[in-house]
Order: sequence, then structure tokens, then C-alpha cells
Amino acid sequence: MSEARPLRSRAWFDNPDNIDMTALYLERYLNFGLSLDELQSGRPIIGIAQSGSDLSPCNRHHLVLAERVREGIREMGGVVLEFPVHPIQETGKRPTAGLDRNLSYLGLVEVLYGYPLDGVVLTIGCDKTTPAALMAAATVNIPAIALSVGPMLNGWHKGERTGSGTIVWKARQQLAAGEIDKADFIRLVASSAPSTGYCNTMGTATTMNSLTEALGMSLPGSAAIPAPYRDRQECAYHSGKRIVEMVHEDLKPSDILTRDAFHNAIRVNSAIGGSTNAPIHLAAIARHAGVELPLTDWQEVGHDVPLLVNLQPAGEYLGEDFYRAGGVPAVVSQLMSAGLIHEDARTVNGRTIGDNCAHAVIEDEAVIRRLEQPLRPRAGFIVLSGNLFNSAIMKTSVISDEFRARYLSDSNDPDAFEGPVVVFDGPEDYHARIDDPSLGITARTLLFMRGAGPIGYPGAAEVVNMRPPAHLITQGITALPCIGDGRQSGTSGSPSILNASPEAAAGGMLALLRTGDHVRIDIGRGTANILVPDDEIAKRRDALEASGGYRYPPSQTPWQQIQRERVGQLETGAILEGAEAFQRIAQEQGIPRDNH
Ligand SMILES: CC[C@@](C)(O)[C@@H](O)C(=O)O
Repeated sequence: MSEARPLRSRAWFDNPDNIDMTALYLERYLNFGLSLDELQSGRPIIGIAQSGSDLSPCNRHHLVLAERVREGIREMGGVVLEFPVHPIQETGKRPTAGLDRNLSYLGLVEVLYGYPLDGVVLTIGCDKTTPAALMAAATVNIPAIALSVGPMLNGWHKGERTGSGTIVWKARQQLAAGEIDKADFIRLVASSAPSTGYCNTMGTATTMNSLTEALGMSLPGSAAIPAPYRDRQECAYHSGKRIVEMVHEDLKPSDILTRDAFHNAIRVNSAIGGSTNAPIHLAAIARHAGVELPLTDWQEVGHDVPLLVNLQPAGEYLGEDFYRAGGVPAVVSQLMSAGLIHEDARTVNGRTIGDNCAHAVIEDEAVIRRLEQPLRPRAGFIVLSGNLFNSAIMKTSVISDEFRARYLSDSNDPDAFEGPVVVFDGPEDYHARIDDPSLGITARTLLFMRGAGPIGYPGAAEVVNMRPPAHLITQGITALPCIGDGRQSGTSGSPSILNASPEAAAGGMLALLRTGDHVRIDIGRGTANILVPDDEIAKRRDALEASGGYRYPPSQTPWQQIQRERVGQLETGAILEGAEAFQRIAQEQGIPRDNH
């Protein structure tokens, strides 16, 4: 292995042209026991971007895994500098963890660029920790390998698998219908979290960790390993070893994050029944990597891909089953056999995804189906547009037979449905009124959630999946069409139409919708329209503008305010607009100026 270019860390620790500063940079890194020999011998300095903490239970196991990462780095001659990244715990952060992805991104960019790091191990896991890390690695463009923390073990309750998140939405219905009491509710939900790790369902975390592997940014076969398994420790060790080699090879995110790699990830997302948050995060990563990835690619490239993975919420099983059945490589190899994978895309191990997955086999066909026997023949997202919004997505793999029979069975137009709407302004409004009989909600009602987008909430909350009122649940109606400008948990089986852009708070048409209006959704044509005459809409818009526009709660923290001023819409990744102008910083900007 030859060194492709001088290590950037030498500009800090071994710069004969600027001994004044070299001394200052060295002395403080010696103070905890590192030696001159280590810092000046041309060894790569490798960061471990530590996302685990007590505030981040999903990623907390990285505190343990980091020991094995260190051993791998050391063994290959690297020097380790571990540092904390801003915590993002999806189920802990209020008002929403969606607010923190861009903050974590900004922080990590500053660290990766401003400190003496030649490469980095990105410790990923909970939903937004993954895109935040990949966005930053793409922006700075130093060698980077992602290490997933892995999902929790399977949850069980009375002999049945209880999956993270998915069981919460089900149990909320049971509680509302009076089938369980509050203590049962908590017991049932807690049963889904039996160990360290992130959601054991195909929620956003397993999705994003799987897509990271599909993008080529983590070792093949690594995404699905449950957090407590010994294999996870081994993977940590191999990731540590490999990042040192990557630095010597100068293998950077820009060599891996190509348009082909993103298209591979989109197809894998369809096959695994991945989260509706994936288009947002992939768009964000792509924009920071300088790759064109319009939302329409999700339908064009991903819709006709079959559902192969039988994991909740689209299926039955959980994370341990996915790993035992072969994980991402088994899925990729199936897709390869239909020509659905760009096999030449490079990955962090230096080989192509085609080479990595060519011989992967399915170990359990109940969990990962063969291409010839999919759970559904077409499982990707559809992208809708119309006078209600420029774009919104719908995850077709969670449209149940019951939902299809009720809404998509009109013999004249089997892909369309229309009905009166009930509009909620934020989740508080929904929780307060969903069971209010005066709303007159029936099985034909469409539920709308607005004020939940990147500006309105701020950060975009996971609140579009709304349960029907209790009186409908007791009649067996467990899902009404839900539409909104917010997000929804990847663990939700609700066939919602979500991520609507522009949101009400950004002047979107949703702000003009009123309870009682009729809306028509045509899934076949990909349209969503409010059936209200144009002159009435114009009147409403004038009135809204005269009243100062759509109202949402004021910012409570400086970051909420800053993010609101800069953030884009979900359709284009909800990144800080303008930040994407800074690309490949390590190459384009060189080494930052000295600090003294
Ligand atoms: C329960 C909430 C999560 C963590 O499941 C959700 O954020 C997701 O998967 O999208």
C-alpha cells in the first residue's frame, strides 16, 4: 500500500515549515499520554465519531463497540481520537429529533474539517444519526466508514413478536378501543425493547443502516447484525482495521456515493419495505455529495421493485430474523439476478457491491423471499402531486388488503378515492379532537395533518399516521387515509400520504384546506387534488395572507429559529439551503488556517 497523498494530520503534528504551531498542536494531544512517536511517525489519525451516550439509548452500545474499533485501528498502525457527536434520540428528543439532524451535521462537518483527522469511523444507528453522519462525511470528503450499532433483539409478548414502534401504534388502538388498560399498554410496548440497539422493525433506523450498506458506506453484511451479538463486536474490529487501509488508499465518500449507488439504495429500500423517511435522508446525503437525485427517481427507479423482506411493519418478522436470513447481501443478490443493481458501484471494502454480494444466499425464505416469490410484486413509493402540494409520497408496501378493498375497489376507477376531509393543525389538535363525535368521522373520511413540516413543527414531526376514532376501531376500521405535511415513523404500517411539500407553513395549499372540503386522491395517476372551485381557493388565499399567513407556534430555542430560517422542504431533503454549496471541503478548501 502506498500513501496516495500526505496525511492531512501532518499539517498539525509534523509540519517542519511551521514549528511554532506544530509545538502548540502537539503539546495538548500529548497531555493524556500519546507520544511524539505516535503523532509524528506518519501514522493515520483516525477519528471515532461517537454517537452513543445515555441520552441516545439506540446508539449507546457504540460506547462498548468503540473498544473493538480502537483495536482494529491500532492493529493497522493508526492512532485513535474519539470524540462525541451531538446526540439524536428519535424517541427522546422534543419537539422532534428531526430538528437535530442538520445540527449534528453542522457540528460533525466542523470537527472533521477543523481537527487533525485523516479518516473517520462514523458510528451510526438511530434514525437521523445515520444521515447526519453521511451528510457530513460527504461534505468534508475524507475517508469514512460507517459502523452500525445494530438493532435490538426481537421483542416478544405472549408468544408473538412485538416490534419497535409498530406495537406502539397497534397498542394505541387497543387502548383507545378499551381492549387493554394503561398498565398493559406500557408492558406491551416495553416488551418490544429487550436489549440495547435500535428499532428491531424495518423502521427508519434499520432502513437507513441497510441503505448505508447498499450505498457502499459500511462493510458488506454489517447492517443487520443485532447489537448484542458477538458478530457486531467483530464487525467493529474489522471496520477499525479497514478505515486505516482506506486512508492509505485515499478511498473517499466521493468515490462511493455516486448516482448509481443511490439508485441501488432506492431499489434496496423497496425490497426491504423501507421507511418513508428514506427519501428525505437520501436526498439530503445526495445533495451534500453533489449527486442529482430528484424525488421522482423514487417512483421511476424504485416503484416496480418487489417486496422481498418480510419484516414489520410491511410483514411479520424482526431484526434477528433478518440477520439470520442473510441481511442486505441476500437481498442485493436477489435484485442482482434481475439486473436491478448497478454492480460496479464501489464500496468501503474496496470491492464492488456486485463482488460483495454475488454469492450471498437466503438462509430463510420465510423472512427473505426469492425474487420469483415476492411478498408483493411492486413495493416502492409512489410520488403524488396536484393542487394540494408539489409532491408527497406513499409507501405501497403497507397498503393492506382491507384498505385496498375499502378505498381502491371502485370498479370504474380502482386506483382513486375521494371523500370529505377533517383537518388537524398539529398533533395536539389531533389528540384533543380525534374522538370528538361532532367531527362526524366515518370510514370515508380523509384525515389531514398540517403544521407538521420542517418549518411548522420545526424539524418535521412524525405525526401523520393518525389512528381512526375509537368508534371506528371497535367496528374493525383500523386505518383511514392520512395525508399531511409532516413525516411518519418508519415503523408505522399506515398507508399515509406524507412529506407533502410545500408545507402549510411555507405557503402550501394545505393551509387553505378546511374540514368538510372534498379531496380526490388518484394513486394510479399520482394525483391529489382539493375539489374546491378556483375562485373559492383564491378567496381563501387572500384571507389567509391578510391575516398574516398560516400560524404555527413560535421558536423556543435559537436553533429552532435558525433552522426555520434556512431549512428547505422535505421533498428536497430538508437540508440547510446553501450548505450544499460547500462540497468536498477537504480537497476544495485545503487545510484550515492556524488557530494562533
Ligand atoms: C418510534 C419512532 C421510530 C424510531 O420508530 C421512528 O422514528 C421511525 O422508525 O421512523
